[in-house]
Amino acid sequence: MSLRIGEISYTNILPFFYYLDRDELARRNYQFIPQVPAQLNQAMADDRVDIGGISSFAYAKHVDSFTLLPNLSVTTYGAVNSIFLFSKFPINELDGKKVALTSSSETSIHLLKIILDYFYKLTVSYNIVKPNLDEMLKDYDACLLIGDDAITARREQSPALYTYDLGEIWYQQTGLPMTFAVFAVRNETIETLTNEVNYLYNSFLDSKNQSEKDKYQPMISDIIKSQGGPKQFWEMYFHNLCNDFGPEEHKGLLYYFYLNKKLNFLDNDIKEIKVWNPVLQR
Ligand SMILES: C=C(O[C@@H]1C=C(C(=O)O)C=C[C@H]1O)C(=O)O
Repeated sequence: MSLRIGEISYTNILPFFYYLDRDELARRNYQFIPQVPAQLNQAMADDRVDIGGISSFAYAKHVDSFTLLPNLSVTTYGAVNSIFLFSKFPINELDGKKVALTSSSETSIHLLKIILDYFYKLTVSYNIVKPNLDEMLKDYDACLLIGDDAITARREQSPALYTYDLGEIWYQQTGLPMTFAVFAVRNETIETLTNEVNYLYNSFLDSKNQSEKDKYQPMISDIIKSQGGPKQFWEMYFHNLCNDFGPEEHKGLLYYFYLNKKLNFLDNDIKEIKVWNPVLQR
């Protein structure tokens, strides 16, 4: 049996994938399924993906079916630089306005609702649409983009737009980190493919550690070749992202889950985050 791996098709997830030995993984029959987070969340819920990066919000919806992998995440303590609200109005003037939400996300769309509805006490109407800044702003007063869509839009946006970084607002309001993506595995997969999961977990961890050790340099050179952008931006971007998932990150995520429950975006109360106990291969 082979392991089906969800690979978020955004640059932010690269440290975990850059140094994977893809030939060896192919030889062992592992398959990669590259997609945006919302699609991977659904694929994992539908048993079309076994393991990989998903939106942290999607984990909350499926706490009883998924288990998290320790020390892997896409987290920020402050600005994230790839999750932006682009707005025709200052944020506190969005009351009664229409906001378009990217169809690629689950964590950030709920984070934006927490920010606007709960922190800013605004009444806003939301619609989920395809991520395209110009199209979104034809019909809406503001729009949320994430990942590479947000990075490109930020580079090309009109200076007339107000731009807000959701990681930064969350940190100002709570003093806590925000974990956007977690690594999850379906519970049945842990039972049936324990060794395969363990091997992949160690490979993700090695890739993350090697990326940090190399200060992301070979990876950044490749990113610039494929999608451009200034080297200083990418260096700042990866240095700002935290890829750990320990007690402090759990605390931030539990508070995010708590607010989602309070605002009825989630049905279940999540009191603790359980992570798998892998066998480290050293
Ligand atoms: C940091 C980011 O986090 C992403 C945001 C996600 C979401 O909003 O659901 C999911 C996975 C992450 O890759 C980003 O896209 O820029």
